[in-house]
Amino acid sequence: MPSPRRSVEGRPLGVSASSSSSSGSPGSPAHGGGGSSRFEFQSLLSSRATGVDPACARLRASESPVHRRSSFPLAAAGPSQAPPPPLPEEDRMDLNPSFLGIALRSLLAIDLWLSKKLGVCAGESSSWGSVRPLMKLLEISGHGIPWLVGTLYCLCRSDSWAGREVLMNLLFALLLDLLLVALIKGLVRRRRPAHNQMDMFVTLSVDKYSFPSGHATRAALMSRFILNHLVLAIPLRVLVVLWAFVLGLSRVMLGRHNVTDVAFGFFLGYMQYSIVDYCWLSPHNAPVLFLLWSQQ
Ligand SMILES: CC(C)=CCC/C(C)=C/COP(=O)(O)O
Repeated sequence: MPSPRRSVEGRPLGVSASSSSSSGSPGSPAHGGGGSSRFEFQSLLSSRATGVDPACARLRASESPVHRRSSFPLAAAGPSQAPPPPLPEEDRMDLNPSFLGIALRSLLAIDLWLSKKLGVCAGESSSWGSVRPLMKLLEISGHGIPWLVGTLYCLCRSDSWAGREVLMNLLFALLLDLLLVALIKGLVRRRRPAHNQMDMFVTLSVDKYSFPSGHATRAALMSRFILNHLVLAIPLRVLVVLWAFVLGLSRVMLGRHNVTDVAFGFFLGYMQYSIVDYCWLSPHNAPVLFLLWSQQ
């Protein structure tokens, strides 16, 4: 007989508790595995009838929402009144999915469904496969390398202190973005969508992960930076915003990302600009940096 703890931890409680019942095999969809309170009630009764270890039944009952309200006579009449040992958090979530848990799972399901639907350029044979080369061009426009190389080049050519200051901060923004995105990708480790073809231009090792989209963070960060530091005519300002939006959308259309990767990427990029603006480097607060650069 499996130990009570193992039988509870090893799989969703509803499945383990009813393995002695006759309605379907353990783990079958018929068992649900969802751990509803009605199911718990039945499983406790059947454990009594079939002589399942009472300690095991107590453990299950202790997790029942009915038992927690102290109104379940069978659980109260167990051989020992000692409080059962606490169960791992993940089991409790299985039995009592919180509103937040349900909302998150629903959001995730919608995200996956929508991302798959929007991934119309994911392959050459996809419905919008002919637009794929254009999307890949957009991809390069938001890649880190052209932005870094361009900024360094302009920094070398700049002959004014004001220009150097803006470019130095642009460089700081790009590096901060690379660092934060790599850090979050490495922590979250969300796989790219299954329909993605990994044929991207120069990637880092963390780029096998998709959350958040580095292109989306860069799009939001760069467009905010440009709009705040370059004097541009209105049509050009609209174009910058449009570029950022289409770049984000193209990530999902190419099948590189799910919608939430891009949405969070936009949010993160927006916030990154606020950090850059807050820590704005100038000859006053970072004289060493500017002196070093002027000696190049
Ligand atoms: C190699 C350098 C300097 C940057 C990598 C840029 C890159 C490939 C980011 C991944 O973007 P997504 O997360 O949007 O796919």
